[in-house]
Amino acid sequence: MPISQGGRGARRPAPRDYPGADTLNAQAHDLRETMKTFEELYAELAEKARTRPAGSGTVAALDAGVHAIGKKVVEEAAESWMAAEHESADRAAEEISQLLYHVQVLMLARGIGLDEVYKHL
Ligand SMILES: N=c1c2ncn([C@@H]3O[C@H](COP(=O)(O)OP(=O)(O)OP(=O)(O)O)[C@@H](O)[C@H]3O)c2ncn1[C@@H]1O[C@H](COP(=O)(O)O)[C@@H](O)[C@H]1O
Repeated sequence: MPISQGGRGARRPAPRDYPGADTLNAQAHDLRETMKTFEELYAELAEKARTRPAGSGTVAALDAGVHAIGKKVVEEAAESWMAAEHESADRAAEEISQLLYHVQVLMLARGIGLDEVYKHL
């Protein structure tokens, strides 16, 4: 039976009922294990800023300062725009994730907490 068979009463495939299902289920599991929320990323970056581990790109960016971080925000914003207009949704999502990262670094550089941003939303 084809995987997608539209119409009322069509049988939905069981989660494991198609070729490659085991691989996809394993990948989804791995993604859930490594994925983080906006809040979790901020907490991680704040901890990096506090402990300054060697090799951290975040520490290097914070040391470079607000001006350099701001340029990265603008760069990633432009890349997000271009990807959204000319590339796949997945590529756009990747660029947007980088934009969010650099926005958080900018927040940390200025000592701005999540709540201070959220209160304006
Ligand atoms: N989510 C991110 C993240 N998104 C983007 N970036 C940085 O932003 C850059 C954006 O990529 P580009 O495609 O613009 O690459 P690029 O222009 O060649 O990058 P640069 O030359 O400017 O470094 C990446 O190379 C990373 O340096 C990130 N760096 C770190 N994180 C996460 O932040 C956490 C802390 O990271 P560290 O501080 O490095 O330990 C970890 O969970 C990381 O996964």
